[in-house]
Amino acid sequence: MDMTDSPAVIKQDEVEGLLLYKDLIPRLEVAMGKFSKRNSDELIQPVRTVIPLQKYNGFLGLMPAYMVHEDVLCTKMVCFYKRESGSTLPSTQATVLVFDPEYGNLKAVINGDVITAKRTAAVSAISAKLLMPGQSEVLAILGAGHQAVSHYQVFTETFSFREVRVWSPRRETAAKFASSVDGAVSVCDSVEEAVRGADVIVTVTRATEPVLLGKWVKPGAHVAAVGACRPDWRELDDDLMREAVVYVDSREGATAESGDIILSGAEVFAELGEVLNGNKPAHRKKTTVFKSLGMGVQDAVSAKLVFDQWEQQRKL
Ligand SMILES: NC(=O)C1=CN([C@@H]2O[C@H](COP(=O)(O)OP(=O)(O)OC[C@H]3O[C@@H](n4cnc5c(N)ncnc54)[C@H](O)[C@@H]3O)[C@@H](O)[C@H]2O)C=CC1
Ligand SMILES: O=C([O-])C1=[NH+]CCC1
Repeated sequence: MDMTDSPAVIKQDEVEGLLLYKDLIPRLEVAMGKFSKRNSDELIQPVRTVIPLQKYNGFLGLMPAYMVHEDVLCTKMVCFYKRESGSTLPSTQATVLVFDPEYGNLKAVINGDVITAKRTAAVSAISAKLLMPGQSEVLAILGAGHQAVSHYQVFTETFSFREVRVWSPRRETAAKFASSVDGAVSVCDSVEEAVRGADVIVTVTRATEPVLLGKWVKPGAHVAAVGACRPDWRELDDDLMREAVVYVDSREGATAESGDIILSGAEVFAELGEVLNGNKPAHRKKTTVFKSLGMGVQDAVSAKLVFDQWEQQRKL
């Protein structure tokens, strides 16, 4: 592409076809490992800048990242909102801008919604691969929106669960989710019913108060906690946060943004990247929480995959 060309515009349905979990997961593992080395000759990714949109109960997150050897420079811009439980408006909307790092020109504008859905779910699947108990049979998903769908897809593609359960504050939302996916899903009337005896619990809700209580969680279970991305928002209670071994994507991100970590006073044991690098153990036999906040480098990896394939297809 010439640097005077207009940027490519890559739409949601194109991203959907180009971003596959089998390609994404190994690349995310490498990127998170690199991130945890904190070597600015390899990767630069600050904690996201967040601007409150008070009037609309929302936030704009700016998430730049530069991967030096891969020569990927990009930033995601994501708006996310505190929505009423019954609202049908999306919780997040995102766009990814890809730049030529040598000249600074904009190469692509990529719809960020599929990237956000898939990379977040893929990272949760990586956490489960490392931390869930051996012989995990039951998966519980709390929340039934966009992230629930992508998490269902990657978790059922990557692992073999005997049973999948879903809960949402409105039963009809959970029922709609269950009938929209390929495969059997039990719709539960309460969080307790959904998570009792579950080996893996994914929390993908808009909750701002705890919905998952430690007393319901089976000892040794793994929780991938994806919602509650503000310092005063919660999905998990203090009991769970204090009893579990807590893993995060980025220590700085978690310390700045996670209400579950900040307000419970829980200690962060490790970043997933440290486990992937072999520098921290994966406590599979203990109850574990992976607190996900999302990182710019995860979007950078995804945007590169999408853009490289998009360019290849254009040359054919
Ligand atoms: N960690 C990360 O990297 C990312 C985190 N997120 C967060 O993940 C969460 C889910 O995102 P989406 O699936 O896109 O949202 P969504 O709006 O599509 O779905 C959210 C679901 O949460 C449930 N819900 C709604 N209000 C609730 C309440 N008060 N208590 C409990 N459950 C409630 C409903 O089942 C609803 O369908 C959001 O909190 C979002 O901010 C989103 C993107 C990336
Ligand atoms: O990483 C991400 O895109 C987000 N994290 C929380 C809301 C959106």
